[in-house]
Amino acid sequence: MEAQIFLFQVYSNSIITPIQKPKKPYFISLLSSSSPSSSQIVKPNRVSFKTLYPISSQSESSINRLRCRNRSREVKAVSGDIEDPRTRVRKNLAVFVSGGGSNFRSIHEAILRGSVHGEIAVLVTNKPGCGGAEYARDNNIPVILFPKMKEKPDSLSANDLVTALRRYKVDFILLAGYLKLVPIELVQAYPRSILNIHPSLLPAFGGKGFYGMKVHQTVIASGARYSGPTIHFIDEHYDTGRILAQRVVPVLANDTADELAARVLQKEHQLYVEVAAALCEERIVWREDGVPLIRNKENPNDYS
Ligand SMILES: Nc1nc2c(c(=O)[nH]1)N[C@@H](CN(C=O)c1ccc(C(=O)N[C@@H](CCC(=O)O)C(=O)O)cc1)CN2
Ligand SMILES: NCC(=O)N[C@@H]1O[C@H](COP(=O)([O-])[O-])[C@@H](O)[C@H]1O
Repeated sequence: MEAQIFLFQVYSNSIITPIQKPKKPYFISLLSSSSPSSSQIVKPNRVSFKTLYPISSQSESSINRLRCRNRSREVKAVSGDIEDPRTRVRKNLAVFVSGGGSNFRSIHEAILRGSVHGEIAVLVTNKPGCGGAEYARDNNIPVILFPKMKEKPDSLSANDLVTALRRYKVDFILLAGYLKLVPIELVQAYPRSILNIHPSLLPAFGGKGFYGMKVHQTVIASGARYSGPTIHFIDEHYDTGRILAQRVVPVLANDTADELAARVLQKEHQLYVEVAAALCEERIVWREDGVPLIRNKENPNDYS
């Protein structure tokens, strides 16, 4: 009922706030992933979150770094020093869940302890009674029901959801155990801004039908010796978007699916917090070939 009341409020007051297209900065092709020294400027075919300019004739410490700010902010050049991420406007996150929401909870707890400089503006779920939705309500985080449920024909359409997320000034969307296909309208409305966590080393063991315990059961049955979480940007298909980060865990000879799932989930919680922190601190850079990288917080010349 609560979710239903909220839906009415959002829908009746929805205002489409046009996203200001950021100026198209140049971005760099990292020919060697460890250092931007052997670099060249290439014309971007898509805007990147973060822009590095090639080293000028001076030493590395004089690297000009152009921070491509997100949507509502100007492009600003800083030279050499790294701004304190805490002085930046915090990013607004939307989290999508369908189940227990332990990844959602670990990200929220990281925000509360100051490890992630963002805010969870809204939770989206197709299961209003799930554990993630319950945690959101207990923590005064608005909950939106999507997609439509058969018994609730007046819930949001894809375009209504885009409007609602714009209203919350959402910068990035984090899927965390969300079991429905995100529609193309949302994927196109949030380019290079929607992440998903999957409990295997993609591209293996992914795609339609591969979710939850099915993934771990298939990994064990395959004889694979390693598994682990993958975080990727999404496209309009299941699990085929650009991989951003992975962690590896061993698959033991006598593992049950539950034991493997627990080992992977522990790594998921760590990895999603690291990725959310990098996202909110604008430490994501896009290589010329379209592969996203995370710039190391302590050493800006290191990428992973
Ligand atoms: N546009 C995208 N949407 C979603 C993606 C994505 O990569 N692109 N990832 C999924 C999450 N996911 C794997 O990480 C995933 C979730 C669900 C399924 C699946 O087969 N779902 C079933 C329905 C299950 C249900 O309703 O209980 C199905 O579609 O038949 C596969 C992969 C989130 N969305
Ligand atoms: N293919 C999607 C998929 O299987 N996602 C998986 O669902 C679980 C959600 O747990 P949580 O609700 O406790 O975060 C996580 O293990 C996540 O990788």
